Parts: sequence; structure tokens; C-alpha cells
Amino acid sequence: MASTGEPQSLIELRQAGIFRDGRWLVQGIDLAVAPRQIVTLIGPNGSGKSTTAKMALGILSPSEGEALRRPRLRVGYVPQKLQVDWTLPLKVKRLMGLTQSISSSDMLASLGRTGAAHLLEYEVRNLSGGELQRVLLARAIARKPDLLVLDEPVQGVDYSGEIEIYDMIANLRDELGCGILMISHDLHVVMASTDHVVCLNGHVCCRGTPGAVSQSKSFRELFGRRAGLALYEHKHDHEHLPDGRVRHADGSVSESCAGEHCDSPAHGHDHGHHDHAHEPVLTVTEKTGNA
Ligand SMILES: Nc1ncnc2c1ncn2[C@@H]1O[C@H](COP(=O)(O)OP(=O)(O)OP(=O)(O)O)[C@@H](O)[C@H]1O
Repeated sequence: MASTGEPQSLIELRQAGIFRDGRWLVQGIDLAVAPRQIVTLIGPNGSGKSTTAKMALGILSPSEGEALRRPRLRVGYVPQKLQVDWTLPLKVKRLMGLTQSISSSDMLASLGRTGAAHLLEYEVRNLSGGELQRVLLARAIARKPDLLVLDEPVQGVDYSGEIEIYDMIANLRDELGCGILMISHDLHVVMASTDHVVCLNGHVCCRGTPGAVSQSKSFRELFGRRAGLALYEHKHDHEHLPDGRVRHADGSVSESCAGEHCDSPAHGHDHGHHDHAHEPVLTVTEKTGNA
């Protein structure tokens, strides 16, 4: 860490705030990301998510509090907006090398990791939303970062594409061993892969595991109707017994719900609709019809 911080976290904000134009954009933010941890910032428009991420990255200096980073921290950043003059031709190959020197083999390896190797010679302006996000992720991981900061990584991506990208992000965390700080509006899908959620509204309104946040009164108040939509009523055909085993619809009992009886919703299949409902949580990845 740069000053008094402990080296366990990659980045840490301590009671950090930004004051601009006579007002606090964010204030009193405590936040830490450890290696291999996925931390997600959620909150309404203008709640300070990008501002908080920029403080963590060192792009903005806190007006109060501290922003600490592990020494020699390598960061891969996918910003919310790409500042590109779209009237000029720009191939993926060139975008990958802009503002960073990268070998051809590293470039291909990174693009391969995000399923975008075939896009190398494509014009960036012609990419679909999902293709662009894959290329931007590849660009961010090419530096072999300790920390990935992803500001709205599924913008412009359709629902099934979102699931793939969130799965890919979780895999990248496993493969690269990096920490991830993610910003998302998507209250359904993002939660599947996140370890810790911080809900912002100019300050930290609530935080914790996705399940805990989804139950919190302040989260529900903040998101109003959308919080309701976020709460996916997870109905399926088995019952969790007090001893941890699972009783299936056919009466059989097994040690877990993995396998043919219950696939992980993270892989986008449809659960059946059956005899009981779990507590509503945000950790599932399926969208209800009205989402
Ligand atoms: N450089 C700046 N100077 C003054 N105000 C700013 C500056 N940057 C952001 N703001 C304001 O700070 C508030 C928080 O902005 P920020 O972009 O962090 O929110 P956000 O939660 O990321 O929003 P969104 O979900 O819309 O991307 C907004 O009201 C914005 O207008």
C-alpha cells in the first residue's frame, strides 16, 4: 500500500470522498479488493460508482480520506466510455496496442482468452456490443493485471451474452488470480459471480454478500421497483434438508443439488417451476420475464 495500508488488499479506500463544484459526489467510502475477490459496485445513475472506481484507480485523488494501492500494482481498466474518433479506421489489432506495448503472442493469447482472437483484423467501429466488450477485456488483461476494473462490462450486450461475459470474468479471475472491481447496473446477472456487493448512493448505502444486500431495507428503498425485479423467485424441484442433503421431486435424496437434478443457473438453462421457493436472492443469473 502507498501509505499506512496493509498489503493484503490490492486497493483500499478509507472514508474516501470527492468534493467538486460545491458538493460531495461521494463521501465516506470504505472499500477494499483482495486478490481473487470480485467486488461489485451497484447504485442508481449518478450515485458515484465511476467516481469511486476512479478514486480506487488513482485517476481522482480523494478530497478527504485515503486511497491506497499496493505498490507496483498492475491494473487493467475497461472504462464505461471509449474515447475514440469513429471517423478514423481502427482495427482491433491497433486498439490492443494503443497506450500499451504488447507482443503479438500476448495479444493473441489475451484475445483467445476472451473468445475474440478471430476479431484481430476487424474494424472496431463495426464490432457488436458483445464483441467490443470481449476485445476491451482482452486489452485489459493483456497487461497481466493484479486488478481488473470493469465499468459496466456488459453494456450493449444481450442477455445470453451477459451471462457468457460474466462467466468469462469469473474464469479470468480464476485463471489470472487477479482481483476484480466491477460496476454494474445489472441486478440480476452480475450477482452470480460476485463475492461482495457495495450499494452506493453518494455514500455506502448497504454492503455484503449478494444475498444479504438483496434483503436489506436500504437496497430495496434505493432501487424501488427495480429491486423487486432483481429478486428472482427461484423455484425448482428440490428441497434442501436441514442436514444439507437435497430431496428431489422424485423423492430421492442426494448430497447436493448439482448434476442432472439441478444445473447451475449460471449456465443459462431454465429451471422448472415446482413445489417450493427459495428465499429471493440476487445470486441467480436467470432473468424473469418482466426484467
Ligand atoms: N468531474 C466532475 N465534476 C463534477 N461533477 C462530477 C464529475 N464527475 C462526475 N460528477 C457528478 O458526480 C455524480 C456521480 O457521477 P458518477 O459518474 O460517479 O455516477 P455513476 O454512479 O457512475 O453514474 P452512472 O450509473 O450514470 O454511470 C454525478 O452527479 C455526476 O454528474
